[in-house]
Amino acid sequence: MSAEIRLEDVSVRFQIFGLHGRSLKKTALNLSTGGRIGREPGARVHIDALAGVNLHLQEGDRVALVGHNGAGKSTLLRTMAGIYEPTGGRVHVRGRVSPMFDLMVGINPEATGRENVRLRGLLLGMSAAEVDAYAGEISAFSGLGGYLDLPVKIYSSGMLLRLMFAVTTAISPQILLLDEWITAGDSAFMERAEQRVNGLIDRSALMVIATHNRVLVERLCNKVAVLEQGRVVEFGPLTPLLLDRAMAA
Ligand SMILES: Nc1ncnc2c1ncn2[C@@H]1O[C@H](COP(=O)(O)OP(=O)(O)OP(=O)(O)O)[C@@H](O)[C@H]1O
Repeated sequence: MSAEIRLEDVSVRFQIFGLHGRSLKKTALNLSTGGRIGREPGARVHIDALAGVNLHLQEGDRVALVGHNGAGKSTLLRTMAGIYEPTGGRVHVRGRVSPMFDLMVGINPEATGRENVRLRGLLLGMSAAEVDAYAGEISAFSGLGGYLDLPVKIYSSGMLLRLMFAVTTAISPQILLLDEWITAGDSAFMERAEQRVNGLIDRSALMVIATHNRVLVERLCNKVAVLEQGRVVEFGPLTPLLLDRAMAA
């Protein structure tokens, strides 16, 4: 089964609650970056984070989502992952989606490192047998030793990040959705982490990454989608010219 993502006229509108006062509303309505902010007469203020996105991604595509802060990159990733339900249009996905963001969501602080690894593995679509098969390797990569049998509430934030990174990158994804977090972290860890992310991308059939980093786009991607105020304004194979335009936009 080949991997595919098709978005047809997809819109995501957030209703804004608690924006009281005339001047605040007026300010919001006049912002020129981010999703378009609007209001129906007599109704609440809303933000169109995505507005009529059409995009067809296929097996072999390594797509960079680029655009200003607030252009809609994260919203698009979350919509592809099924985390957000579009308020308009249709999303068709063929293949198992592995979203690699919100690493820290869903952690059980009372459970041990090992138990959290198992939980996250299952959440990412691994079978119980797969989790068991990878458990040793994940533990070794995390470098946490005896801590793995202690509740994660006593971990430092760096320790927890390592553990979640280790399990999240152990899978063999069909459709891999990445946020720029993969470039965060301390440098010694990132060197080892980078190899692991490269392996993960190589094993995937289709990859989408939201990023502001030109070097990353050149290294990892073969296509670019440029977002502006919730719309895809350009999409095509990566060329120096397209990348120049995308980064200047
Ligand atoms: N949960 C939410 N509720 C209300 N508005 C939201 C929500 N999430 C995003 N938005 C708005 O939707 C628009 C798109 O946001 P999104 O996070 O997708 O942008 P982005 O391109 O990923 O930005 P960045 O590069 O800064 O991460 C922005 O105007 C943002 O304010």
